[in-house]
Amino acid sequence: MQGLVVLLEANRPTVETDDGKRYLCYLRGKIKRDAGRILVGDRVEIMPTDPGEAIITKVLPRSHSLFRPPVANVSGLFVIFSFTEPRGSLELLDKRLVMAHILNVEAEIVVTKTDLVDDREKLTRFMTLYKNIGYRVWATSVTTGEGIPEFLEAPRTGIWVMVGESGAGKSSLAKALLPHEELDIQGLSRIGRGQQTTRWVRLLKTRQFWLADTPGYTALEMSVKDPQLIRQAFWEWDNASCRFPGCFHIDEPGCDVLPKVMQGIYDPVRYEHYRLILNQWVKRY
Ligand SMILES: Nc1nc2c(ncn2[C@@H]2O[C@H](COP(=O)(O)OP(=O)(O)OP(=O)(O)O)[C@@H](O)[C@H]2O)c(=O)[nH]1
Ligand SMILES: [Zn+2]
Repeated sequence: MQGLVVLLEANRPTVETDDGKRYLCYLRGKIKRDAGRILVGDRVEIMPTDPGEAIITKVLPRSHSLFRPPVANVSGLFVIFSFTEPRGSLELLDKRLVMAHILNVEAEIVVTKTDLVDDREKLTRFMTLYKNIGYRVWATSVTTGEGIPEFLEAPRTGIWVMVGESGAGKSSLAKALLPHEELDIQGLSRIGRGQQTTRWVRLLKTRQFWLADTPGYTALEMSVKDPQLIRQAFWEWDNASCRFPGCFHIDEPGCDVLPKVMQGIYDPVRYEHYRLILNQWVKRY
């Protein structure tokens, strides 16, 4: 029987089988000893023992695991962005998008708190910029309900992880997406902050996808060996006719990107973040 690890508590995984039944599981000796043995998001084979209990006999090969928060088989990241109150950082937004590209998972941008936005035109310009690059961008508010049904019903499958700055509205959005779930445990993990933060991950099911609930995790900053990955993450410049195919658009002769940034054809802020990310994440730039 196969299933999905939806919760990992004190090293005892809860597995949900494809018919929706849940089993509290034990790990078999060998799996238990292997490091990184099991993650929320793993597909596993189980052998039921007692009612509601089972032994995990095998962990199926995984793809696209995140280290922090630890989640296996991730399909994509929801990058949660507060356009106002507080104004989110565009630099961190671009970093998270680049990170998704490097991890080879999808990314969608979810703007929160649209009820607080005065300048809708500015918001539209922002959304258009990222939509034109090819991202799905959602405008949502948990106060008015704007955008929530559209966001929930959009076709997507698999396991999705919310990332975003503190105060961006992640837990509020999760509550709005899953009004029937008990999400209060999150409050407990917050109280613990500063002392010993409780960190755990669980998967919550919406009609279309699994949402990873990851309180206590504030990720970021990565080191990347291959700067090409960062260049490729800015695929909006792929059509530029630079003289050299592997052009990094810094000071190469015949670069077509830099002049277009100067002319405002390419977004100068995105370009600035590209340079910054190269500098910070790849040591030799
Ligand atoms: N007006 C308005 N306020 C919102 C909305 N969504 C969230 N907020 C408020 O924004 C603040 C931060 O929201 P949270 O959901 O706690 O943000 P978070 O990203 O989970 O924050 P961390 O737990 O620190 O990572 C709270 O005071 C929320 O009430 C919204 O759609 N409209
Ligand atoms: Zn170039």
